[in-house]
Amino acid sequence: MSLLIANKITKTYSTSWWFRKRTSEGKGVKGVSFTLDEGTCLGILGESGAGKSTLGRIVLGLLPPDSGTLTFNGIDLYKSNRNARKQWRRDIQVVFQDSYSAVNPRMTVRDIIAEPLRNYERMSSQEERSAISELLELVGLVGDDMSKYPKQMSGGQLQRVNIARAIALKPKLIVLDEPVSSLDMIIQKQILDHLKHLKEKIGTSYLFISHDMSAVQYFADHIAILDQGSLEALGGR
Ligand SMILES: Nc1ncnc2c1ncn2[C@@H]1O[C@H](COP(=O)(O)OP(=O)(O)OP(=O)(O)O)[C@@H](O)[C@H]1O
Repeated sequence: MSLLIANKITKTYSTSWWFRKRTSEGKGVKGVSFTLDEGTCLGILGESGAGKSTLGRIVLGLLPPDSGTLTFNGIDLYKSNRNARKQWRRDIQVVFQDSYSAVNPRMTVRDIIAEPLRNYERMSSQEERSAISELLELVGLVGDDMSKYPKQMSGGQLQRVNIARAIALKPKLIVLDEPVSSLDMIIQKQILDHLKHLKEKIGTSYLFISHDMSAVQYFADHIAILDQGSLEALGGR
């Protein structure tokens, strides 16, 4: 079943040049269409400036497109009501490239992972503790890591914390925006293997955005190439 359908999505940026009083159009994305099925991973491959982050932000609800529709679970997201938007924020989570800037350095691992749980669930302190312990184990860390601060962790460990936070609410879809690009090769593979395992275990779908052909080929079920804002399917495996 289709989980996410993008239909002819276009977003252009206008840049005002104050002194010349002139407006030029930035690239963004042009007429992008794709379908992402439940339980699968669609890899979006593109060079720097191709429009990958623009597309990711549109899917996350952070950037309304100029035209086109984005349908998630049968609902036209940018035309939906407040309740549907709240559910959208819960059902679609994100993991960004830079694990350190994605977290508050003054928060412990427990507080980082607990944030979405505290926003959306009512849990006692004991329930929260055991939920976080379970999440840490799911991503290959241990319960004792919950008292650590980001600076006490490696980039790979902290990216696992970000993944634990992203899966805490069992989202239907996770946008992975260059999630392993800043990690070394061995850690990249470990993290991708963990994400694959989570896909099987909790049935999450992924939109995997990357410039790295080998990572996308290794991880994604279907691949599309984003080139200067236009998307073309490459096929699947
Ligand atoms: N806020 C903005 N204002 C004007 N132009 C923008 C803005 N954000 C992005 N762009 C332009 O839109 C195009 C796509 O940018 P985007 O960040 O989506 O690309 P990307 O594929 O994610 O690149 P990278 O991999 O380098 O992050 C680029 O030409 C960029 O300069």
